Amino acid sequence: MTAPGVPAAPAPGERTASRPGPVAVEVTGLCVDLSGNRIVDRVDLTVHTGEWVTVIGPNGAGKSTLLRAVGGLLPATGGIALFGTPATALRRRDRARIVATVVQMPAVPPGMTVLDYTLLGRTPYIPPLGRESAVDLAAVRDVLGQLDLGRFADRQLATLSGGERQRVFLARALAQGATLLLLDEPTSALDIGHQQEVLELVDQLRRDHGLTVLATMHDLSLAGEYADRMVLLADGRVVAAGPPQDVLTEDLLATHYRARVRVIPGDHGPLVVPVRPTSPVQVADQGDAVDIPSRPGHDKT
Ligand SMILES: Nc1ncnc2c1ncn2[C@@H]1O[C@H](COP(=O)(O)OP(=O)(O)OP(=O)(O)O)[C@@H](O)[C@H]1O
Repeated sequence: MTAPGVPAAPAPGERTASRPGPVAVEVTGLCVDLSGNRIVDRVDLTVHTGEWVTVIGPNGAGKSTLLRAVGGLLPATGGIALFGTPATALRRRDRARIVATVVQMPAVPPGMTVLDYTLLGRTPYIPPLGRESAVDLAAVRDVLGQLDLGRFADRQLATLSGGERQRVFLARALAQGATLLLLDEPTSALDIGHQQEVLELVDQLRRDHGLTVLATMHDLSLAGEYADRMVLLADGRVVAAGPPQDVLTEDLLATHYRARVRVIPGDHGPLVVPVRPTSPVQVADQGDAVDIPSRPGHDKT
């Protein structure tokens, strides 16, 4: 799965931050304007080969837009280089062999089975007007098996549950055999067991095949457990970046999410625990602040 010229990933448990590999993604001064609004604002971001970087930030911060721009799905200004080559210089087919993007809500072609949808990931390897080969089919069946989806191969994608479908979207990306995986909220619809399974699988691919991962995630504890580094985005700008313990701090999360949390040390990264306020919360209501009193019998003060 490793592309030519891309060195092997670090050994299991080894954190890349201390000994970074060659640069996989170099984003410089990236701006994205949508409908006349600046959504991503002069973002600089470097991801090294074999590294896992997760972008976090409150709703509307610009995480998905940033990821889509890096994946070539949105026009942007500034620089994006993938494995040392400016993204604009890559032909579409070559880019598809390097980068696989899982967006939040991919379009699902009507009537398509899980097998056929996942086979779309093999498109960069199938000659124009050609058919998939036995190798393509084997790659797809392998990925479906790894994601516990083998029994769904002949089912119509539209009939799957939200979580099953989300795993199929990931399967298509993994079947692509790309070196760089861009994952926008890859576990948002998954139960806690499948969240762990999927993230462990991606991490294993990172370790064994040198996969580079750039993800967005809202579950901050999970994000901190898997990322080598994190980037906190707010209003389209990078407001903090570094190892999880530097980004997942109570102060930063209070400032940028307006969240009240406790951050406690975990085995693989900080764990972020929401803490219910003990006094009435102030909620902005069309410019006016209103007090929400505690429910009778639930007054913690
Ligand atoms: N096509 C568009 N035209 C105008 N504004 C857009 C467009 N697409 C996205 N936006 C706006 O850009 C901002 C950033 O959106 P984006 O989806 O990147 O945020 P996000 O950080 O991924 O949010 P979330 O956590 O809610 O998924 C939002 O305010 C959104 O409404």
